[in-house]
Amino acid sequence: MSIIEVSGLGKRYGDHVALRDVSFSVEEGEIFGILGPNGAGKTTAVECVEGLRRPDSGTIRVLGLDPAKDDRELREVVGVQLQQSQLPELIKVWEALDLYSSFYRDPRDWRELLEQWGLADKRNARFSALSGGQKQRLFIALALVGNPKVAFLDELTTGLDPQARRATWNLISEMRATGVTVVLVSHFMDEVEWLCDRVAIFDKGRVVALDTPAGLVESTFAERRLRFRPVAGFDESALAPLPGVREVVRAGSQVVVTGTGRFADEVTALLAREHVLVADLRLDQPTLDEAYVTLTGGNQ
Ligand SMILES: Nc1ncnc2c1ncn2[C@@H]1O[C@H](COP(=O)(O)OP(=O)(O)OP(=O)(O)O)[C@@H](O)[C@H]1O
Repeated sequence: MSIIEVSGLGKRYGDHVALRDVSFSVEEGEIFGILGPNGAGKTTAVECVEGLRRPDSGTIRVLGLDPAKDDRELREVVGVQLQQSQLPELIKVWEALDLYSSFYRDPRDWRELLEQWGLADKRNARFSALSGGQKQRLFIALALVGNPKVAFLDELTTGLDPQARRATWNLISEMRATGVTVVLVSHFMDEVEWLCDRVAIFDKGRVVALDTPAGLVESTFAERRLRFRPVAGFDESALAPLPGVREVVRAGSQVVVTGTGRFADEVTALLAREHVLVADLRLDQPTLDEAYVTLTGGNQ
């Protein structure tokens, strides 16, 4: 079931078109990534869905609610990660959770969240005394205190060390396991690849691709290359008729086969059948990083 449906969204700031005809849907229980270069329109789109900005055109439904009209009901079902500047420096961890839980009709017990997010021993610490990772965990706990169906997380792990990032990723995965749908705005390819079920790539106000991380890589790089060095004499022209093989080139002692689909399986099966010994067999493995750069023209 779609929990968020966005269709034909448009938004201008004066002459600047920030969103043009943006459509996507988010399924219940998934972690949905929004990725794109600076200024691509990610925050604008997410803030329209959260009801914080009004789009000029298009329709948005979040659990059947229209963010422009059903503002109060919407606030009961979505959780939004705060930005650093939105908490007073001197507030204590428990006070922040207690305060935010008072905003909701059916809040979660914030003591549970303290435990779950590893903040129990920081209960009486002031916000300003927390480490970057602890602040981030507090922001996520605050996004969850209203017992939301959908949580919006933005720049989740910016500024965290590698261990704290991993720990945060594990907690987000656990969050999905409890049935919360997550929309994650990120600049980090490894984060998106690790966490997200599907990803929308934004560029210049449009959604330029939407798929699973693996699907994005596959559709961007339909052709792949298999390389190897035959140990003894081998006539590589035998590979050309195999299904999926587009091109076979000999480069010195190396044979490079370009193809699509399961061509690599076909090539290795033929080599095995013909008892051809090879060295340095390697299938080029494109990454989401490369797909992203290709799709957005490298505008980081
Ligand atoms: N309130 C505003 N008034 C005028 N222009 C704005 C406003 N908010 C955003 N913009 C412009 O709209 C475009 C999209 O901005 P947005 O913040 O949605 O992008 P983003 O993809 O979230 O970028 P970033 O990754 O840098 O956060 C940018 O060119 C930005 O300068």
